[in-house]
Amino acid sequence: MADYEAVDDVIETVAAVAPDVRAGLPGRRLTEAGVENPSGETVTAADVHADELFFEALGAIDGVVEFASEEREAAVDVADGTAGEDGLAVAIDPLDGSSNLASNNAMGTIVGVADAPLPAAGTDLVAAAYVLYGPITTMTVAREGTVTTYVIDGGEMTAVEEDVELPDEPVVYGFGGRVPDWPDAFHDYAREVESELKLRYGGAMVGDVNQVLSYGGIFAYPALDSAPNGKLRLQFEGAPIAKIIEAAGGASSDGERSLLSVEPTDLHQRVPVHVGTAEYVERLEAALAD
Ligand SMILES: O=P(O)(O)OC[C@H]1O[C@](O)(COP(=O)(O)O)[C@@H](O)[C@@H]1O
Ligand SMILES: [Mg+2]
Ligand SMILES: [Mg+2]
Repeated sequence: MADYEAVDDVIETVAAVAPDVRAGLPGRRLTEAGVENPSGETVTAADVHADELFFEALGAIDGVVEFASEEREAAVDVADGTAGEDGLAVAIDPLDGSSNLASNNAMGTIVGVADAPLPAAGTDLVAAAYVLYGPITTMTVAREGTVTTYVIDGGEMTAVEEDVELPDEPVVYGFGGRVPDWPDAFHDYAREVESELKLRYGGAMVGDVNQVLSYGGIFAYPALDSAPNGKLRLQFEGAPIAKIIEAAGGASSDGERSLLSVEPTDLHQRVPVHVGTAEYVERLEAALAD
């Protein structure tokens, strides 16, 4: 049996490491690491530094047996045993939106904790969290069906909002990808949404999703004509964020089904991501089905 008390250790460890990630950003601001990650993207020195900090800290937790990161080709066995039977698996996007470092805009960290080997289904997530490195550092955690937001100060977590729910009256939307690359059905849906909601797009999923969680609305990085699975990764971005948004009363979709129901086939598989107020996600699925 997995040790579910280790879930608390994972969350507390992410909070403890987040200030070190943040402190490491200024010196790595404009430095590329000179390598590509498994998704074929340019890696910054800040991505590598964050990955190393989280690997060392999370991999050392008793009860964590498997660690995977957007920046590593394969999952690493950090202890003997099988995730789900002997311990937990942790999947992490160490620095989300790292291209925002050059322009000094928001970035985040995304973590999923699964009681199954990786790649795991969203339904195998026992907890998910994201850190937002904004003007202040916050962490939003979904656990046991509820969402809590904490302020992180000196590595300590202080709850500032419990039972976080998406507001009833949606206000904002943010859609990634170039407009000419959007499939026609998504394009038509976007035209409707932009007549109803305000555009908020910052180029870091965590920042954009946190606006949707704060104000209500929808975030999407949809399927593109040039990339039918979109840009974002199921293990490191789509599923953990879906877990949080669904626990906050919202919905998620790959265009047809909840992101938590997407079959995991590959550690770095990409998936179209749509998350937010349930009504907008339902309308999106209807629009894509037409
Ligand atoms: O630059 P684009 O195409 O708008 O893409 C932005 C998206 O890419 C990402 O930056 C990808 O995440 P990483 O920075 O972790 O690779 C998301 O945070 C964001 O939603
Ligand atoms: Mg990311
Ligand atoms: Mg990243």
